[in-house]
Amino acid sequence: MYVRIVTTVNGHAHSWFVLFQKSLFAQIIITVIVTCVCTRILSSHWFRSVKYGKRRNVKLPTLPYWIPGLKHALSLAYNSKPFMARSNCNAYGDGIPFFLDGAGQNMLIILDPEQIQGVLRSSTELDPNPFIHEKIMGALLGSPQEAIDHYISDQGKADYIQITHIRQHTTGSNLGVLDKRLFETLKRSIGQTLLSSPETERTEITDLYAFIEQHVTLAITETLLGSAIVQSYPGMIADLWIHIEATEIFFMGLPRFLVPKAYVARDRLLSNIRKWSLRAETLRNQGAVDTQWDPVAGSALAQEREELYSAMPGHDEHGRAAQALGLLYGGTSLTVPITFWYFYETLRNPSLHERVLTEINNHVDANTNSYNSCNSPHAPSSNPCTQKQHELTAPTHALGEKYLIEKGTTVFILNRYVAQFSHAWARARPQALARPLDAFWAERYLVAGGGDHKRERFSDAGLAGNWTSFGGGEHKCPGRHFARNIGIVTLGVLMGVFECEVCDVEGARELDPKLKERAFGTMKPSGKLAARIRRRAG
Ligand code: HEM
Repeated sequence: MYVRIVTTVNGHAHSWFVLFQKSLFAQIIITVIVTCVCTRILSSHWFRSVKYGKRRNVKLPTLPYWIPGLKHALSLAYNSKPFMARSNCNAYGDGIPFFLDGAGQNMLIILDPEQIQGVLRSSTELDPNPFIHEKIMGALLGSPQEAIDHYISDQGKADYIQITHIRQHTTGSNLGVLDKRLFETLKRSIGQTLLSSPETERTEITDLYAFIEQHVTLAITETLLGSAIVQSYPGMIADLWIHIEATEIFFMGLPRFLVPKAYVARDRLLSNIRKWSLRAETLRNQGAVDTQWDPVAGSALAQEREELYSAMPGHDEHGRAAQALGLLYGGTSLTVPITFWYFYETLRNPSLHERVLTEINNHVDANTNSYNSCNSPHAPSSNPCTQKQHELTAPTHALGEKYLIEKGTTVFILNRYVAQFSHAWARARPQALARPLDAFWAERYLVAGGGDHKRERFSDAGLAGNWTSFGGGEHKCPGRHFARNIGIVTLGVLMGVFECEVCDVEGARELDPKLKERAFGTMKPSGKLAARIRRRAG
């Protein structure tokens, strides 16, 4: 019996060996498997030896990988957000910085708020401009090389000019003009979807996130670039979101054949924006535009921005289109999901809902049936509860005591993980931990106010490194006031003009996204969130 078994085993082994010898295919498969397993073992060993080693000034480790050469490229191309979260931040995200390598394109991920503070403080040594020019202008927005070269040779002046210009147009009375246009557009666009329903009858919304994404993105796009481009290019909003969701894929420089959908969507966006830019230029030259807001040429911000870029070297319609896409990307990519959560969290918290509704009703202008300017010191936006946190991706060049970073390294700060390092929050602002960091709590950022009335006020003092949503330094988000008002205007429309309710508030909690399943990218409910909406009576 024993002999027979051995013979059988030997027989199998022999026939496998013969098959291996004869079949080239089998040889290739086995070689590939052996190579991948060895690569994984060696890369894991190197990762751990750096992580647990006592040596200082060591090079940062690359996360273990299976495929030599390509390293993390395939995982990033096909599964980047869960891959980053599952394999990287959750498994290795204990504060150790690490490299991801997509076929030679490296990105360094840092998670520790103390290291982040160091990065944000050293803006001269850790220059964000190379990243902005090469990765954002070039890789993400598809700017022509001549435009990038101009930014580089201009040594920060072009950056300064465009940031200052956006800031001018998104503060003070200019911001009021944008708010008003946004309010009207949102009201019209949501109103159109309810046309078939009788007045005050509820309309079913099958997916509240998609509903808000569509209407708010459209309203921001029309407010910034005018209504004509959206009408002539109906797929614009969908293409914009394909492009936004592929952000890290563009940053990694993955080739077109690996991610054709993202490149095709960006091609369509750029080609339509180029047509828009040329058409608007012709009208401007003829003096045939409304300079405050024009259906074809868009907002004063967009019109002046086009003029400003036309005078800059490297900015023909190709260069300008990439810049306009940048404005649109900046204006929507974070604002829209944050606005959704801002609204949704208010909707499902009865006491907050009531307080916000009271604020909104206190600011109705009975004559125009709209709301007083968000810039009014008494307007809803000055209510400290209407401030909220979100997400950052930032660039730098160096870091830390133990690790040595070579010049030219691109550093990424994954705001979502950074914001969850509770021990760092405990040091900076212990009272902010009265509720868990992954729970929405409108009052988290409130501190005791000064003055006679002692009204509580919003403050992010001492939170640098923990709460980095609008970035910092000279590149700090220039559109942040507009961003805040987009949230407030949306609340004003969805709660003041219309009345919206989630069909099953408790059941809907099942759809809350698992924060740890996606390292970055848009945070959405994990399924369709059914809701109802109707116009408010009177
Ligand atoms: C809640 C929404 C928003 C968030 C969380 C946000 C966040 C950020 C962050 C983190 C940066 C990088 C800052 C840095 O490098 O230090 C940034 C840059 C920028 N943001 Fe925003 N932003 C928002 C809305 C907006 C809006 C509505 C606009 C458009 C009007 C806008 C326009 C820009 C632009 C143009 C830049 C690039 C500035 C530069 O050239 O360096 N953002 N934003």
